[in-house]
Formats: sequence, C-alpha cells, structure tokens
Amino acid sequence: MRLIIHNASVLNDEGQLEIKTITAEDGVIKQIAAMDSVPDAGAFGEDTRVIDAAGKLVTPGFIDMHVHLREPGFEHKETIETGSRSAAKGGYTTIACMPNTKPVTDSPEIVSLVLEKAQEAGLVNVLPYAAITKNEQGRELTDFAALKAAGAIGFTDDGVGVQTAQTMKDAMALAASLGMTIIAHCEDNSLVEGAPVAEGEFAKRHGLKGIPNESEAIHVGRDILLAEATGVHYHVCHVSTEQSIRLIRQAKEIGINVTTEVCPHHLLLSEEDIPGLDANWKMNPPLRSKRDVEACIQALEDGTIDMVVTDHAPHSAEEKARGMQLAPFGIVGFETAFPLLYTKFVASGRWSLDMLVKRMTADPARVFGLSAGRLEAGAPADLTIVDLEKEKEVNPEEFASKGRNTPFGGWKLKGWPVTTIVAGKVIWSE
Ligand SMILES: NC(=O)N[C@@H](CC(=O)O)C(=O)O
Ligand SMILES: [Zn+2]
Ligand SMILES: [Zn+2]
Repeated sequence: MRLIIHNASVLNDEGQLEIKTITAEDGVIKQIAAMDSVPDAGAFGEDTRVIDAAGKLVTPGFIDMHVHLREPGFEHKETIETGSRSAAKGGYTTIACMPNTKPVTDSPEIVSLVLEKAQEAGLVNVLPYAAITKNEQGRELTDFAALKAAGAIGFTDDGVGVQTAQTMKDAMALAASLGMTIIAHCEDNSLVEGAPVAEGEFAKRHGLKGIPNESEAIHVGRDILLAEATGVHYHVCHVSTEQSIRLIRQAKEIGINVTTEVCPHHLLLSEEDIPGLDANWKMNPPLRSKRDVEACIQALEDGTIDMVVTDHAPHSAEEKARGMQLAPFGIVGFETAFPLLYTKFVASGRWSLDMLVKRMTADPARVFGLSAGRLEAGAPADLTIVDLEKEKEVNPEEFASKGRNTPFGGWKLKGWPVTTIVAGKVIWSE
C-alpha cells in the first residue's frame, strides 16, 4: 500500500508553509520532498493512491487525549464506532478514551473490550485509559500493573475527582513505579454540591448554585504536592481556572513533572455567554469568568498548558432536555474543535497556525510519548488534510457523533478538515 499526497501545504521547522509531496508506504511516512510534477500513480504500481492536496493544509493527524466514547454501557449516547467516526470527521487520528463507562474500565477485560471494538471500527487509533479506583468510587485502587499489561495508557477517574489525598498519593506512587501517568479530574465535591454552573452573573441571575474556582484549584494544588513527593507524571484534565494555571505554572518552573490540557470551549466561552437555561451550555468544568478564559488562552500561548483536548462528552437529546439543573454535564467536541480555534485565534491573527497545530499534534505526542504527531520519514502515516478557506455553519444534525449537544450550533467557521488518513489509509473524506 502506497499513498502519495501531492501539492501538500505543510508547516516546516520554522512554522512556515511550503509545498511538498508526501509519500507513505505500509502505513509509515517514507518521504517528504519538493516535487515538480504530479506523480503518476501507475508508475508506482497498482497499489498506489495519489491525492492532489493543492491549496490545502496537510498536518499530522490531530491527537485528542481526553474523550468519552461511552461504550460499554452508554451506547445510546455514543459507541466506539460512532465516536471514532466523529473523531475522524474532526481530523483526529488518535484519541484517548476515558474509563467512566458501564462497567467502568477498571479491569483488564474492559480495556481489552475497548481495544477490540476500536479494532473492529477500523478508523482512528484508540488509546484507553483505565480507572484509578474501582468503579471510580475513590476508595480501592485498581490493579495498575494488570491494566497496563492489557493496554491502558494511564490512570484517571475522570468524571469525578479523587476526594482523598491518601488515595491519590498511593495511586501516584504506584503509577510512578510503573512509569505511568496519573490524569486527574480536579474537583473537590464539598465545594460543589449540586451546582450546575460556575459562580458568577449567570448563576445569580437564574438563582442557581455556583461552582467556585477553588473546587478545581484545591485539587490541583494538593496533587502538585503529591506529584512532587512521589515523582509521578501528573496530568491535569480540562484546566479552566486562573488559580489552577498559576499553580501549574509555578510547579513547572520548579521542575515538578506536571502537564495539562484545555478544551476549546474554555478558550472561547465564559459564563456571561450562556444564553439561557439550555443544558447544551452545561459542562464540567463549567464555563467560567472572562478572566479565566483569558488566563487559559495566555497559558496555552506560553506553553503552561501543553495541549488542546475536546473532552468530547456526548449525551442524548432526551438527557440534555432535563434542564440546566438536572441534565448531565458535557458537550461534544470532535467535529468543531479545529475550525473553532482556527477561525477565532488563527484567522483573527492572535495565534500562528503552527502553534495551533502543535498543540493538537506534536505537544500531546511529546507529553504522552506517542510516535504520532510529527510529519517526518519514519513516523506513522496519520495525516489530516484541511481546507483553510472552506467556510461553513456548524450544523449539529450533520455530526457523525450520536451526540448533538453543542453550544456552537450555527457558528460560521473556517478551516474544515476534508480528509483523514490513518496508517496511510483514507478513513474519512468529505
Ligand atoms: N466533561 C463533562 O462535562 N462530562 C464528562 C465527564 C468529565 O469529563 O468530567 C462526561 O463523561 O460526560
Ligand atoms: Zn472530567
Ligand atoms: Zn472528560
């Protein structure tokens, strides 16, 4: 199997675009070179596909280290197949899925099941996380060694914070001894108790209880101290507050092994933007203040925040119709992430295209030690072709995801992925 992508606009080491021809063989990039004439597929033998990418950007496939695929147990929200297709449509080629399934991914059997289903879907690379504690109940640690052996790439109780410091410390010490990462949903339940949105004007206006910033930052601070004590690689999920960012920045400065991620919605929306009691604006962490949004943007720019993730969290329309107080937290993310960030930050002139692409490819690959995420000979032929000029309105009805729960419906965006390639094979194309 050979793939040739001709006329590809690729970002070079200086972050500038140049036109190249990318050749891949047996799932691996062979060559990236300047070529004058359109290669003739016939000249390479029958098993060759040539794509003319004239006028389009070709990047390493996007990597999303925080997603919810819902299978097993919540197939009415999403399956590994529909989630993988949604990811492919958003330009993602590698995704790491959270263990808050039913049953929770806390046994080697469920890790294997997720890997099998992903294999059957045959689309993107799916990397499973396993739970830190049994059934994500925050009490008894799972069997980290067995879960690692089954293919888990890290440990997290995402969906809920690990409430007890001793449990987190034990988890970190064990993960460190196995060379594994602890990925933490940071939330102190005692400060949250049933609040559906962030503290702020919106909560006040609608008489809702507010989630304070400290509920996140207290866990971040606690865990940084525990990471220092245990030496583990500690990764903070969906960071959303100025205070957490301050703590992470200081920890990085003194050499503690901490990394973090941010979601597009926390870079683009504040609690002031919530139009009304529509649960498509309800997610965890909640939309916070404008100050927090600006802190997230600046931290992604200076590298304090390492990467962008979607926290793709599909729920059914029926579940989201239960109203702001009762509906589950979460919004879908795969199919809008790149166009949102490209339109709002790159086309507007605040970020370079190179920075955005790195935060969605090379940076997550570096943090999690993945071989993907770079355009060079020997790397996996996981590639995304993007039409930066293409302009389109977000239409949730067209999502490949089962989830329609997005606050971005109707937004007019530029920079849509048009072809996604995994291991040299086109897995999605417009
Ligand atoms: N982010 C969310 O709002 N929801 C996630 C859980 C989580 O990421 O904490 C979910 O599983 O629905
Ligand atoms: Zn979470
Ligand atoms: Zn999540």
